[in-house]
Amino acid sequence: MKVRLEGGRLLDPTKGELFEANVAYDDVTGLIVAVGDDLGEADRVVTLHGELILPGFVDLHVHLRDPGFTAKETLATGLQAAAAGGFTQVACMPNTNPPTDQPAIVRDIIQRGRDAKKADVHPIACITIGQAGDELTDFEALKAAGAVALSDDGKGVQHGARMLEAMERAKAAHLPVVIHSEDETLSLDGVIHPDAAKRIGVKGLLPESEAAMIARDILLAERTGVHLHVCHVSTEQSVALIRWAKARGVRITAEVTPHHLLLTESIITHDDAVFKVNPPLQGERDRHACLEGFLDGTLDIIATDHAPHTAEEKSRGIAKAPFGMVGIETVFPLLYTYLVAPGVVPLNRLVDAMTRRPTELFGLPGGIIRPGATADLAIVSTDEERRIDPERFYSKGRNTPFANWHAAGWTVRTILRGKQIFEQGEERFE
Ligand SMILES: NC(=O)N[C@@H](CC(=O)O)C(=O)O
Ligand SMILES: [Zn+2]
Ligand SMILES: [Zn+2]
Repeated sequence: MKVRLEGGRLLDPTKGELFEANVAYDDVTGLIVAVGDDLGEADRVVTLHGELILPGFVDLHVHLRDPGFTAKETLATGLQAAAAGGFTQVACMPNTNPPTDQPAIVRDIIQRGRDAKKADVHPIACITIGQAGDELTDFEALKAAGAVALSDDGKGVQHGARMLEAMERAKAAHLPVVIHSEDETLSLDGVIHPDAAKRIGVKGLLPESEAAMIARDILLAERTGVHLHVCHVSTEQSVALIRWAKARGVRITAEVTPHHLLLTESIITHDDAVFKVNPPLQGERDRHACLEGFLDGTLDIIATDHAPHTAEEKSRGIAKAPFGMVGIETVFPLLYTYLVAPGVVPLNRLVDAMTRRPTELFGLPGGIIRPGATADLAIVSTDEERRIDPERFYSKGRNTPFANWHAAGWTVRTILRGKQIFEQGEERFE
């Protein structure tokens, strides 16, 4: 069946301008058939009222907690939350239970992800068995099972020679190495930025622990030629190192999260673990450097690091609660409202960093609207401003620091390969 979207607005990715145009796609082939004014016959017409028709969003860093931690999230609830946020493709981290260190686990996630009929899921497999930082997993077999990258996210590989060996093998297997950069001999058991830690009376986490590890891995990536992708960059020094590595021609890419672009440690005025995340919220100089790095492309993409936890876990206080914030349902509205609308970030930079650029990094489908491309679309309303209410999340996780913030830019409909996978107001999975 041929479907035509009428009355929406498209974004010219190079000029950055919005223009009115119709989009026709085929829900059988799953492809876009035409873009323009007069698109001929359609079996079904969907009338829009000036909403943005964007490529479906792509998040290379989410935690779906399944298998093993399904009180926090399941594949079904996480992928529904993703679709609700306008996402059509997500890559999920392997810190599950068991961790994603075997091909069978990769295949199981892909299969059950498909069964949810929401966003597509692409597993990232462990670098080391059990994420224990020691014995390497079987990269070739994990890739054959469908893994798109390798990471020990949550910890990182502390042993330098082990990481070197991992990069050599990952290069041979044509898989990106995705790093959670934290030198644990520096971060120790710190929990938040040292300035905030002093106010609250908990242990500080040394911000330098991030850049220290990034520096090591840049050097190893230069030696091996592997594609190194740096997770959740949060400090000024990290941005500077990545900029330097890019100038040297090292094959390095990086991501920044919405919370590190919008928040600093100064928001932590009382002991509430909703603000506890790894890497921590940093200082204003760091936030500003991340923003600059995002604008000049040093930080290639936006990733949410969606990290759901239960209310009980997050009620234990900053010292004891687990690190992590949810983000997949609010990332576009927040960045649109607080960075694009005030003119800090151009709309096409934000959209590119959430669509085309991430598909390019991991070789995923989608990311572009043109005839012949996959019909992966997010239809976004920029008119309706709404208060962020965690109780309305599709995710099981309610742990957002942005509760009660007001934002516009909500996804009203998400389309994956020509099939609708989300419509505003739909019922939530359990
Ligand atoms: N970011 C976090 O604070 N937490 C993540 C782990 C991680 O991304 O390092 C989690 O799995 O909860
Ligand atoms: Zn991490
Ligand atoms: Zn993570």
